[in-house]
Amino acid sequence: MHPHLQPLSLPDAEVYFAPAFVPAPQRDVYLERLLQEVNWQQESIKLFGKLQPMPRLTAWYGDKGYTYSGLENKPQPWLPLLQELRERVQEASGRAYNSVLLNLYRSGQDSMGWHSDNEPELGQEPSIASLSLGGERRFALKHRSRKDIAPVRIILSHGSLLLMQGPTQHHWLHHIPKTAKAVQPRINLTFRYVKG
Ligand SMILES: O=C(O)CCC(=O)C(=O)O
Ligand SMILES: [Fe+2]
Repeated sequence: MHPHLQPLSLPDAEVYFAPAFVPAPQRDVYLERLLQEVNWQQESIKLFGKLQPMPRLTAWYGDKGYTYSGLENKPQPWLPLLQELRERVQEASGRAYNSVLLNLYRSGQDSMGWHSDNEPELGQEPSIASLSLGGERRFALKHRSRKDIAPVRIILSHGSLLLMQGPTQHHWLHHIPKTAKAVQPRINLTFRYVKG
């Protein structure tokens, strides 16, 4: 494991965080290139029976199809830049990933609701490596059943890597809340291994 990946002490979870995994100025180059090169899409989700635009743009690259938020995702073939990032992240975690979901939070009004990444295609104890570039956003984790454990907040800084594995998805939910602060656009890449 990468020496900068520090374990967080959370019960029923295995979470590591490296606030400056991709150093300056390289992280700025990655951010600009991803904004340009990724085929960003505005997808919709069904909320209370109504189709609504997702509060962020998304893109899905990888080797295999996968259902996410009830949507059938057809992956696009890897871009060289995404391959490069995948290799860096795999080297750090010691795990293999065959897919990446990208999220673009255009402003503080873009967000992601409480969820866990527990789709059956990800297997029992998935390793999910989450790379953040651009504007800093708050990320929170909350335990599904233990109300005595306070939610945990992490500032996902530009160039940071968050690794969630072991029983984390089973016991904890996570989200990215909206913020009223003026924030720069943020890109998040979550590398996953989809079984097929
Ligand atoms: O933007 C983030 O940091 C969270 C992304 C996430 O949880 C997901 O894509 O499943
Ligand atoms: Fe997630």
